[in-house]
Amino acid sequence: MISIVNLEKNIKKETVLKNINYRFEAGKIYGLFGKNGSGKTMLLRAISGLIVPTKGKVRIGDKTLHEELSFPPSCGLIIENMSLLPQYTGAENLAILGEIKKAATQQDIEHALARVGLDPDSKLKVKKYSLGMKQRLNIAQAIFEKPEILLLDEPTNAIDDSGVELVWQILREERERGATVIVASHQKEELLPLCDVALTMSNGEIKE
Ligand SMILES: Nc1ncnc2c1ncn2[C@@H]1O[C@H](COP(=O)(O)OP(=O)(O)OP(=O)(O)O)[C@@H](O)[C@H]1O
Repeated sequence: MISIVNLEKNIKKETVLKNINYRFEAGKIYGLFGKNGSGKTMLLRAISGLIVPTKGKVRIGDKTLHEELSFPPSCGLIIENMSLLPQYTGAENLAILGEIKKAATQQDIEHALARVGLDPDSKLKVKKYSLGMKQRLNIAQAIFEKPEILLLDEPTNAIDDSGVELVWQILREERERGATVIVASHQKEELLPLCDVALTMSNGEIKE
């Protein structure tokens, strides 16, 4: 479970997250909607430990980020400007990332690639991937270690219609597995039917 308590983030003179109090539960899909600049990415960054709050805290289970934990211990993430290793294949990218935690097997890697519609045996290096293929690989890297928390910022960016269906299916499966799934998206109409909870952000504030 993720608890956000009186969270505020100021960058320079701007308040980008404002007095956020919310609890995210396991086994649910949370849709995060709102205009450009409303704070969706910032909230995902705060939960992932990538920014330090100006006030308040984020608790992952019974531990507080930046006090007892630097990052959520079991968290898959897609956030803008992610980097993949261009000189390696998709499967090699996952294998290299997987070395850090050693939580995933070769079978987990192949399964994650297949789930996003990439060929696990492909010898194509990521530098030759299209934008949509890179995004599919980003999704595969977020899910391959079966994280308890999944934070996805615009996961369907650059993905074609058949791929988008795969993404929605993956969200359902991850929820079924018991993950807490938080998805920021502008595809509100398509995502809304999948969501257990729809949250709207406006000027750094959150509303259910
Ligand atoms: N690196 C940064 N430095 C300063 N301000 C930033 C930075 N990144 C974001 N902001 C500001 O934080 C606020 C929230 O931005 P955020 O990226 O969270 O919006 P968003 O809801 O994800 O928007 P989008 O729909 O465009 O992805 C905006 O006012 C933005 O200008």
